[in-house]
Amino acid sequence: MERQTVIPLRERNIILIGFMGAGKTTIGQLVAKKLYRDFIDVDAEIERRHGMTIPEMFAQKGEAYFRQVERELIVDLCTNTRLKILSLGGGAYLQEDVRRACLAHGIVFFLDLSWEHWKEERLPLIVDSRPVLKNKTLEEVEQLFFQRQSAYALHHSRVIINELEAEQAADQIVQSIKWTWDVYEPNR
Ligand SMILES: Nc1ncnc2c1ncn2[C@@H]1O[C@H](COP(=O)(O)OP(=O)(O)O)[C@@H](O)[C@H]1O
Ligand SMILES: O=C(O)C1=C[C@@H](OP(=O)(O)O)[C@@H](O)[C@H](O)C1
Ligand SMILES: [Mg+2]
Repeated sequence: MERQTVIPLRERNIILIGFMGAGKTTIGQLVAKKLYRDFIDVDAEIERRHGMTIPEMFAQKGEAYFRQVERELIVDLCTNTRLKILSLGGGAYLQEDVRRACLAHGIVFFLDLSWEHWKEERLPLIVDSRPVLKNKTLEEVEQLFFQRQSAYALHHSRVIINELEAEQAADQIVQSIKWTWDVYEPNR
């Protein structure tokens, strides 16, 4: 049987999940700075490794190819790295292998935002840069938003970010993670 090493909580990657535009990239960067850790944005890492933007990859290689690349990278990062802050793309966590790797090896924070807040405040900021939103009606996007919630429900911790600025959300995550470390690993 394969031996599984248990990673101490303090060394586990902190992984941010949630719908596109929730703030995973922005907040992940801030959390990394506050904890003096390296930050990896999975989308940016894919763009760097493949020499193309995510919209270009969707257009030239198709979504299925992007999903495979995304899955393999996340499973690799979860299995082979520690002490990182990882921000996932909003669709990554729909893949079971991704969920399993994140939950087994990392500490998963769900950035939770209501549909109303998202529609009013975030949609205008991201509508032109996310290929998944292309050619969809608002009703279709709303359906996608709610379809994805059952996957995001599988997390270790949740931050409701409706009224929070990115700095405040990052502070909450840092506070919560430090509390967890102190309670479960007080002598490390
Ligand atoms: N807490 C926040 N309040 C207001 N705007 C935010 C907040 N977090 C992120 N944003 C803005 O929302 C947009 C999407 O943020 P981003 O970090 O790229 O989200 P994601 O990585 O989840 O898609 C950006 O324009 C960013 O500046
Ligand atoms: O939700 C999705 O399917 C996607 C979200 C994007 O990341 P963000 O969640 O950081 O916007 C990016 O991975 C890609 O455009 C697909
Ligand atoms: Mg992002």
